[in-house]
Amino acid sequence: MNWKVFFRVKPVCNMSSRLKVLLVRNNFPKKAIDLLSTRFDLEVCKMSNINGKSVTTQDIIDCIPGKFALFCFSEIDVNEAVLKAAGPNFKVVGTMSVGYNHVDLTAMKKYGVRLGYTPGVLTETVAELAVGLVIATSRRFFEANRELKTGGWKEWNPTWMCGRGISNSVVGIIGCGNIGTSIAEKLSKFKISQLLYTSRCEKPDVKALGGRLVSVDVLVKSSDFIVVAMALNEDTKFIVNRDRIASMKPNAILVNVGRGELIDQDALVEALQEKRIRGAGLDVMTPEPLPLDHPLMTMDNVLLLPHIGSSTLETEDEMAMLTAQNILAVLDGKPMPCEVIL
Ligand SMILES: O=C(O)C(=O)CO
Repeated sequence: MNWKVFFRVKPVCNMSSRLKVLLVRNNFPKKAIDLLSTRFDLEVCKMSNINGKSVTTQDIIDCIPGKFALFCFSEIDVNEAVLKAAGPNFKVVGTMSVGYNHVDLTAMKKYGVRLGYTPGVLTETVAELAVGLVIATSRRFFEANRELKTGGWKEWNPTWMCGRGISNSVVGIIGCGNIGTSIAEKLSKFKISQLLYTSRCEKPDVKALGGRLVSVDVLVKSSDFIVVAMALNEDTKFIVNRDRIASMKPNAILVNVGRGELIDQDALVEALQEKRIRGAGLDVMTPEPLPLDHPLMTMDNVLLLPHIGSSTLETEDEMAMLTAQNILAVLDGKPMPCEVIL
């Protein structure tokens, strides 16, 4: 626990007339908390289950009445019940994330609550992780590391721990927003044979790299590396569905840095178990955290990371600052630096 941050946050019983912000954790980066506390009283949401992974929706409902803002992140479900409990003083949700699929946009609109988010500042960090997953999965870093540490490394062997290179391969990026474009830029430096991407419209930056805009069906069928980097919404849920997984090349590697629900995970598990595709590198999955007895946990051809796409100290600081600035902008009646227009 970050006690410095914890003690700076004012207690619930503070009687000042300043507006209040509810924080869903007690260890958001210090600079952002300092900035917010110049203008607000801050309260950390109480957790009913201290062994739980995070605050629950009920914890938020219990603590949110009378607050002006909620400072949260992508695991926190901001639904109609939360907005209803908040009451008329509640004006803004600041999510420390680029994704906002955890927020009920219809209810936000109904209650007149604005939504700030943090695009841009995490683009490079998530793109770097995606490239890392591509390399680590295809070259079997984690399997090889485990073998080394458990005595499996007996001698150099020409066929042992062979992976697959990226050069001369077809790379497909599903979703070419900022993050997808940055992944395309990075992977295009690997002397690949083709760069394919999907997007609502042609992306000049990706076209300039030699990228070809194709349908999702064509991309999944043709790519050796498929990287999913899109936002989750009603239109994109299960975009990598059972049929599309079935159409992938036997040597395909699927990487996901978007959201778990973009992929039909049960169909992916089957394809991996039956070795119908080569492997998967997942920073996001369903559910999160993944239960320890989930079949994905035991597969050698799967590399799992605990949703750390944006997890560098610099990026988390910037995301927290931007979240604080979004909330402050609403207090000052100004446009937010990054607002989701509802
Ligand atoms: O910002 C987000 O939406 C994330 O998931 C960070 O990895």
